[in-house]
Amino acid sequence: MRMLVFGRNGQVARALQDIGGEGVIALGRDEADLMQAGAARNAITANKPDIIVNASAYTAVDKAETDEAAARRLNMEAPAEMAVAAAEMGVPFIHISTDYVFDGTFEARLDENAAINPLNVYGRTKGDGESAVMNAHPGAVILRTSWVFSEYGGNFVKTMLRLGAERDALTIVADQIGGPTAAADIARAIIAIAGKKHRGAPGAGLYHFQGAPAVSWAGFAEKIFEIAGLSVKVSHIKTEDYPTPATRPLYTVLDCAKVERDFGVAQPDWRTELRRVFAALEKEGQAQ
Ligand SMILES: NC(=O)C1=CN([C@@H]2O[C@H](COP(=O)(O)OP(=O)(O)OC[C@H]3O[C@@H](n4cnc5c(N)ncnc54)[C@H](OP(=O)(O)O)[C@@H]3O)[C@@H](O)[C@H]2O)C=CC1
Ligand SMILES: Cc1cn([C@H]2C[C@H](O)[C@@H](COP(=O)(O)OP(=O)(O)O[C@H]3O[C@@H](C)C(=O)[C@@H](O)[C@H]3O)O2)c(=O)[nH]c1=O
Repeated sequence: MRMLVFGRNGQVARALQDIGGEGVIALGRDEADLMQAGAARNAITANKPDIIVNASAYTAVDKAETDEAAARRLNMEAPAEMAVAAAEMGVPFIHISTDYVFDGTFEARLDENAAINPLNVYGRTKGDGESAVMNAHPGAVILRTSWVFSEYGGNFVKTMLRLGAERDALTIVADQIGGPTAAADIARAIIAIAGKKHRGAPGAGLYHFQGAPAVSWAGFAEKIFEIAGLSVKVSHIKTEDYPTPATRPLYTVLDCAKVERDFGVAQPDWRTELRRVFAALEKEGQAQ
């Protein structure tokens, strides 16, 4: 199975290359600059894949507030172009979306039928991307995930390890509750779904996939410091005491039953991968 992956250097794309092996053909912006209309389509036509995975995105949540055109291009227009090309070729398409499509005001697990209401440009462009992909390719799978971490790129775990090595106390928001999700777990989920779609499995549409147990950013930071053996005091603060350009949702705990039912993909415990990611960073001398 030839799996064409967009976003080569990103967290999920790198995990897909690590876990997926030879069948994964990953393209970076040097091979397909997704800011350019037609680049995605040309890459798909040239590579003749059996399945297409979009792991590229505009993920700088605060920067997106003042860079909406680029966020829209990467999070909506480029995925729509991929979906059109995939549908024309009759090839399955797997796209990744985010918990930030929700407003976080509903304090119960969110299933795939929950209404979206993004609070920021990133979430809005990702939500528009979901609709555009589904309209262009009704057989597509859209995996909504959250709080992605890995040994690669920039993420909350790496930020905490850097700050924790510099300071002995940090203030972290404790009223935003969600689910950290390891890029490696997302990659395994995508590979499992891809195999089934390639063999003609029927599942399509939105799917939630998030690590358990649910936790606040402050609770996540405490676990990171515990695993790293760093003694850092984490002061729990409210969102209003940590002003950021983009508003973030307060409660985005996702109900992940559908992806298990349709594709046999179980919800992972993020703490297992967090230990592995820390060990990998330590080995590279990047842990502190
Ligand atoms: N990070 C997170 O916490 C979460 C992410 N998601 C979603 O998961 C998916 C994967 O995220 P993640 O792996 O963290 O993303 P990253 O930010 O790690 O990677 C995104 C990739 O998109 C690529 N990209 C950006 N601009 C272009 C361009 N013009 N042409 C080609 N490629 C480009 C980047 O390339 P380059 O390396 O060259 O900049 C990068 O490799 C995305 O859909 C994201 O929205 C969902 C929930 C949480
Ligand atoms: C660094 C830092 C952050 N925070 C807060 C700010 C914010 O509310 C929260 C997380 O901050 P970050 O900016 O690292 O995370 P953020 O970029 O908001 O992460 C999001 O990225 C996109 C791509 C997604 O799709 C989401 O699922 C989510 O993972 O932690 C503190 O309270 N104290 C700190 O010292």
